[in-house]
Parts: sequence; C-alpha cells; structure tokens
Amino acid sequence: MRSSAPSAAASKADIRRLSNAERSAYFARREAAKVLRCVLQGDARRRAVGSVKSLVYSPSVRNKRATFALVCQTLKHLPIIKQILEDADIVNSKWKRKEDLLFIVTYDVLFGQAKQSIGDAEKFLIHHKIKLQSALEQLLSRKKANGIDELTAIYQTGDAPKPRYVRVNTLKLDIGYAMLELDKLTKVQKDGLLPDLLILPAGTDLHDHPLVLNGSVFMQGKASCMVAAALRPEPGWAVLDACSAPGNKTVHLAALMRDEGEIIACELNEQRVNRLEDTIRLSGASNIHVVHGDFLNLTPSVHPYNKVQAILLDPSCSGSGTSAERLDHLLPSYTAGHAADGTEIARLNKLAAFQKKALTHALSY
Ligand SMILES: C[S@@+](CC[C@H](N)C(=O)[O-])C[C@H]1O[C@@H](n2cnc3c(N)ncnc32)[C@H](O)[C@@H]1O
Repeated sequence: MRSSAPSAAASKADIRRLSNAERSAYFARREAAKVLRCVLQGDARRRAVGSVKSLVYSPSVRNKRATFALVCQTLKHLPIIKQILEDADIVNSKWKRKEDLLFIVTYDVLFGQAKQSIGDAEKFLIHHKIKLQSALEQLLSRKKANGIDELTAIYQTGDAPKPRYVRVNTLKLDIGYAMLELDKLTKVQKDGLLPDLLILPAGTDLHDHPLVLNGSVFMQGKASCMVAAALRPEPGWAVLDACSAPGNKTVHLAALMRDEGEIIACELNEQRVNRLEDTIRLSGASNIHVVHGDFLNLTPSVHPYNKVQAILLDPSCSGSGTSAERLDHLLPSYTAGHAADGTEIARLNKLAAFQKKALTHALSY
C-alpha cells in the first residue's frame, strides 16, 4: 500500500528561513539532481554529454564541492537506493518523473545530512524515513552484509583511485614554486618521468585552487601529459594539433615550445572550439592559431600546413582508458558485459574507422 505524503515545493519564504548551510545544501541537492539526470541519460544512451566531473565543474554549477560529493555518493549507492525505494514501495508516477532528485535526497536522508523538511522531495522522503530505514535493514540482512560499506562493496565494480596529477604550466610558473605552493595543501611529489608533472594524493580537490583558476597548473593525467612530451617539439617549430579541444595537449605543446614558433590547433566541434579558446587564454600561450574545421579537409600542400614539422593526433576515442578518472565505474552501464553491447560495438567501430582515416591523413603530410 502506498501512503500519501505532504508535498509542496519550497517557497521563497521557506528557503529564506533556512540557515546558510541548509540553504546551500538544499540548492546543492537540486544541482546534483540535474547533473545526475544528464549522466544517467547519457549512460543509458551510451552517449555521454560529459563526465561527472566536467558536468559538475561547468560554470552553471555554483556549489561544486557539495554537488560533486552528492553526485558521486549517490552514484556509488545507486543500486542500493533503487532497491530500497522499490522495497519501501513509496514511489508513485509523480516521483518517477523526478527520479534523479529522489535518488539524491534518498542518499542524503539515509546516509547524509538531509534533515530539514523544506523542499517537496525532502518532505516526502523524511515523511517515509522509517520505511526507508526498514527497507535498508532488510536488504542488509538479505545480503548478509555487516553494514553499508559491505553492502556497497557487494553491489560495486569499482577501480582503485588514481593519484591526482598536476602539470605545471611553465609558461606561467616555475616548477619549484608550484611545489612549494601545493605543499601547503598536501603531500607533493615530482613525477619520475615528466619534469613538469607533480603527483598529489588521490582525491585531492584542486578545482577551486588559485593555481588552477589562474592557469598556473593544469589538472591533467599522466597519460595525457605523455603525448606532447613524447613529441618533444622544439621552440620555433610549426606543430599541428589535429583534434585539439579542450586543448590540454595544445597548451602543453606551447609550454614545451616556450611559446615560440607556431601551433595550429584544429577542432571540428564549435562548442569545443570555445573550450579550446578558454584553455588557451588561461594558459597565457600566444603562439596558438585556432582553426575551426575538419582536420580531414586540411590540405597538406597548402600554407600554413605545408610548413608543419610535427603533428599531434589525438582523435576522438572510446574513453575506456580514462573511465576511472571520469568516474565511469560509478555508472550503471559499467559492468563486465558492457563491451558486448551492440550499440557499444557500433560506436567503437565508427571511432576506429575515423581514427584510421585521421592517421592516414596525418601520414600524408
Ligand atoms: C580526444 S579529444 C582531444 C583532446 C585534446 N587533445 C586534449 O588533450 O585536450 C578529440 C577532439 O577531436 C575533435 N574532432 C573529432 N573529429 C574531428 C575532425 N574530423 N577534425 C577536427 N577535430 C575533430 C573532437 O570534437 C574532440 O574535441
């Protein structure tokens, strides 16, 4: 039997009565629900709009830290949350349409901090808290789990967390100085292979750090940094970055070239051209010329392409190698059978065909 619960959206007056912390938690839950909807829809269609991180760190999300934590924790507990909601039998068709908010608030009511009864989802779930807790108790006993961590582990297929890599933008900052600054926050080590790469403990959150915000350091993984380093461009070279947005490797090239010579950064997707231009501005590089177009249509014999000495080709890929960084292991589709899915195979074949074309074109220079 489903029982009804009081249901009213929070009025402005209700929200004004909240303390600052409560208000910020209320809005973080709504921002997290929007991100979760995007992530789950993309995952269901196998067409991600962006990773959890890129969605949370978009300019429209105000309370990034709380939103990120809520999305990650909700995804981590999602199979459990779904099971509890089903067992408690409280979700009617109205709430099915707002499932994302329901998932976030259920996480916060059961395992987090949601105590206030402002907001329709909060009111609804706090009203049913006893039923939810009882469904959780029964689930723990059914799965023979000694607590929520054990239950999560039973449901999870996670990867071990990777350290946080940070590339020092040597156009703006000296490596030693970057180490001193970051050392104030946490333990910092130099990477053994790449001199401009620093290693910080897994989970270090640097998104709001001044060095990141002013482009002195870039949060860039080691594999990504290896590419420009392997090319070893010299100052003064003409280099073509064939598929360049969001531009992390482009600006790494610029740093290795000490902002001398020329980098042509080609990008097909208009929105991503904007991101590329933002990255370039942030890096302070002045030797990058952006071309909005299809790399496959650039003619090697025509100026300025006829003077290109090296090409960095990083075409669109499956993203499977960065799944842990993108937090894909938290998504429902991240299962062992994932690769066998028909849509996935078609997507991979299409990507492979493009990569072959792009490589053949690059080799024609
Ligand atoms: C893997 S991403 C590049 C990441 C980038 N190198 C970096 O490190 O920040 C591939 C990019 O290639 C772009 N792209 C795909 N097809 C393209 C084409 N035919 N010509 C130019 N760019 C293309 C995509 O829009 C995407 O932005």
